Amino acid sequence: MGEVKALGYLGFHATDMAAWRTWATDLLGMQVAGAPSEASEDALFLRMDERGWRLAVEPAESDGLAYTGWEVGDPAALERLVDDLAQAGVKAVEDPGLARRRNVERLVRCTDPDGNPLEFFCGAYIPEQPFVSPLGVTFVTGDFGLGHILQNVADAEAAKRFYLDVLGFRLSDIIEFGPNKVHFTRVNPRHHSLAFVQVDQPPSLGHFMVEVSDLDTVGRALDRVNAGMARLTETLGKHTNDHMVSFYMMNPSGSQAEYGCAGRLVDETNWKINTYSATAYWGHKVPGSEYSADGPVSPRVPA
Ligand SMILES: Cc1ccc(O)c(O)c1CC[C@@H]1C(=O)CC[C@]2(C)C(=O)CC[C@@H]12
Ligand SMILES: [Fe+2]
Repeated sequence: MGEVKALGYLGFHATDMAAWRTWATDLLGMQVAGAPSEASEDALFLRMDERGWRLAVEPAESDGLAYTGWEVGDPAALERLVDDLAQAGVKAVEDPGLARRRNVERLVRCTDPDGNPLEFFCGAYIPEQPFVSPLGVTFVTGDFGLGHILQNVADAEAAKRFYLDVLGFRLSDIIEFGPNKVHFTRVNPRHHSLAFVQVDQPPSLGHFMVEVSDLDTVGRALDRVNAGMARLTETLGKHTNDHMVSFYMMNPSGSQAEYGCAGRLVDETNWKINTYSATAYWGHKVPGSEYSADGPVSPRVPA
């Protein structure tokens, strides 16, 4: 248990590769990377830091999240993880060919309770060439991984059993708003690397989040969104639980992306699992709904 150390990489399927390239580089500030030598040549690889790549985008008939790469420390951890999964009745198989395509040393794959392809890996490749953002953006990655994802799941109890009980992800907190109950789980000091919420629709990626170094970088990206480079889906706001200041937009694969800064870290020694009743202290409104037609809205008071 507890072998997963970080959200290492994400793979997407895309019907519009050109849109992905422009959005990731000119809006987010990611750098187009050279593809791993054994990877398919029509895929797009994106860098956010010293890693050879953090996001991969492959042309496909339909849009969506293709795979999630969870990172472990070393081969022994990978083997312990395979045992943990086997004990829980989940078959995980080592795939050396896939490891070469992802440019990692070792890779094991399985699926989660919703059938989402998961890849557990160690030994990511770090090229000699430094990361150079085309926009001068610094992403907050390193030990905290590339960011986080929110998955819309079919069965929250099944997700809890798999991610908390089998994989050892730690619950950071819960947010209940309306009929929704969102679980936020971590694998390192980043407040969450995986959040999940049960929905009545087919399981899907809700959003992925990348964190940048400062508020000005978030604000400048928001200017580019407002200038038409993407569709804004939630206005700038600050989350109750992880204190991140962020906005949401559509990504070119049909789900959302959150772009934020200043998320707080979890200190394991005194963390307490809270349940929040609101997602934001301020902001994070659906664009156009910032102002109520019914007069003044009483502000939510932080607990
Ligand atoms: C509540 C919250 C805290 C920290 C986060 O990083 C985070 O993404 C969220 C989620 C916010 C919110 C949600 O919970 C349900 C689905 C929502 C409304 C969206 O469609 C975008 C933002 C999502
Ligand atoms: Fe988020």
